[in-house]
Amino acid sequence: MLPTRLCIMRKLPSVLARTLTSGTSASPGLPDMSEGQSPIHVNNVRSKLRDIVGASTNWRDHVQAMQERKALHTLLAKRQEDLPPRRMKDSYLEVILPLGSQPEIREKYLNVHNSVRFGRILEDLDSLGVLICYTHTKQERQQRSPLSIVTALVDKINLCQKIIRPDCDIKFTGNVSWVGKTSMEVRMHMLQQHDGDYSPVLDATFVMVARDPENKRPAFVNPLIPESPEEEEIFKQGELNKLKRIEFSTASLLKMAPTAEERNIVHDMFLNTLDTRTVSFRSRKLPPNSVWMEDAKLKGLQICHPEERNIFNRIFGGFLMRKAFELGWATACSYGGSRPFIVSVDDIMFQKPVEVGSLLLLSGQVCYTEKNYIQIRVHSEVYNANTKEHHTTNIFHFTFISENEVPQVVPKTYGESMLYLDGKRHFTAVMKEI
Ligand SMILES: CCCCCCCCCCCCCCCCCC(=O)SCCNC(=O)CCNC(=O)[C@H](O)C(C)(C)COP(=O)(O)OP(=O)(O)OC[C@H]1O[C@@H](n2cnc3c(N)ncnc32)[C@H](O)[C@@H]1OP(=O)(O)O
Repeated sequence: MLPTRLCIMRKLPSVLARTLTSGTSASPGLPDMSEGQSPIHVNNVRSKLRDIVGASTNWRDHVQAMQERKALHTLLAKRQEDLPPRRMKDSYLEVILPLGSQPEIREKYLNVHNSVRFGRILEDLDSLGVLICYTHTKQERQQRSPLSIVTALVDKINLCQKIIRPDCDIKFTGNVSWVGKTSMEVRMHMLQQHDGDYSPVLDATFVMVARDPENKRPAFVNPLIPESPEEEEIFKQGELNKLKRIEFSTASLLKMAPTAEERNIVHDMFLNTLDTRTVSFRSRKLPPNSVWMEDAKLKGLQICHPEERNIFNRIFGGFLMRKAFELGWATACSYGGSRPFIVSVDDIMFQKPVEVGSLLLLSGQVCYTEKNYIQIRVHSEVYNANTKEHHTTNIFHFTFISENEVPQVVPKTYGESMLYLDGKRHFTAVMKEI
């Protein structure tokens, strides 16, 4: 039996939990939109973004549009202190996805199980995160923003509903919660209406980075001033998140040997796969109810057409997430043999932009399993057919829960063992949060 709620509510600060369940404003201390502006329709988020940066609506005009953006260089601040500070409520936005009240928009969001496609939600979150950052950095007298704001990281998305209904209105809320010199942390919440009340579906934390008009160098963003003890706490958490990320990446298995405890896990698994009839390191035998890691993957290819570009004429981050999520879901589905449900997304790093026209190779791998849980890693890289070079652009981590208990995934090589341990680390971090 699956838990109906995989929720993080008990871990939320009480004030946030209160606002989330109240069905009104979702960010602590921030105004209810009903006091002032009305929520933005989801379809207007992207058009607003296009207007803010002056993006071309036709691919044939994209070079000229980029050329025009070059002139905005003069509007960039030389120092962060030259920019006026902002409050959390200055960037607070609410967006409505009216799946209930406007059934005509359901089709795009619908999956075959008659629930909402999570990949579409990832796209909406990405666009909203960027719009929130443009709201934070908005200068009254500037018609166009000189900043190119890109997604650097999806720190985490934790879900508390297993199923997102396709026939009830959805509300997204969010604001900038922490600011560095050129980077901004954005916290977003998604709620769905049931019987007149909004209840929480997920919480998301993204990090966006501001770049110059040509998206070549970092650019300063407005400082953020917390206004209450609650906001101080949120800001401090943003600072802690940054430190935690540095710590996690310093201890990466690509840089450091596994811990003693992890080495024991790997060795025990190795011993468990030795064939007891032959005294040899080479003859390996799959234990019962297990699958070799090399047999637990799926691959995909995406040609990156202009249609999938973002406002900076690179491939839209939300599209990359949707594609990676769907491959991850398919990998979990074929592995577990039943419908998997997403529990958490964490630590998606956007290492390099993906150019329009790229061949994008995606590789989904089951890297860790525990009871009904399947931890998936999707690696994406672009392949340059002329130079024959491969470059990693993203690594995605997804945690799924399956309807039934799944077989144990077993590494055979040292490289696979490191993937296994990395998956276990991600899984453990996710379980601590939910
Ligand atoms: C019909 C009409 C059509 C018209 C257009 C149609 C479009 C419609 C559809 C789309 C519409 C909506 C689009 C909205 C835009 C969405 C956004 C994207 O897609 S974006 C696409 C997807 N995204 C991409 O493509 C991005 C690809 N990645 C990159 O370009 C780079 O890795 C980078 C810029 C993110 C960082 O470059 P790097 O040289 O390493 O940077 P530096 O060392 O200089 O540090 C600068 C700051 O960044 C921080 N920081 C850095 N990394 C991280 C991290 N992992 N974690 C946290 N923080 C990080 C670092 O701490 C520092 O902060 P601070 O101390 O100053 O505060």
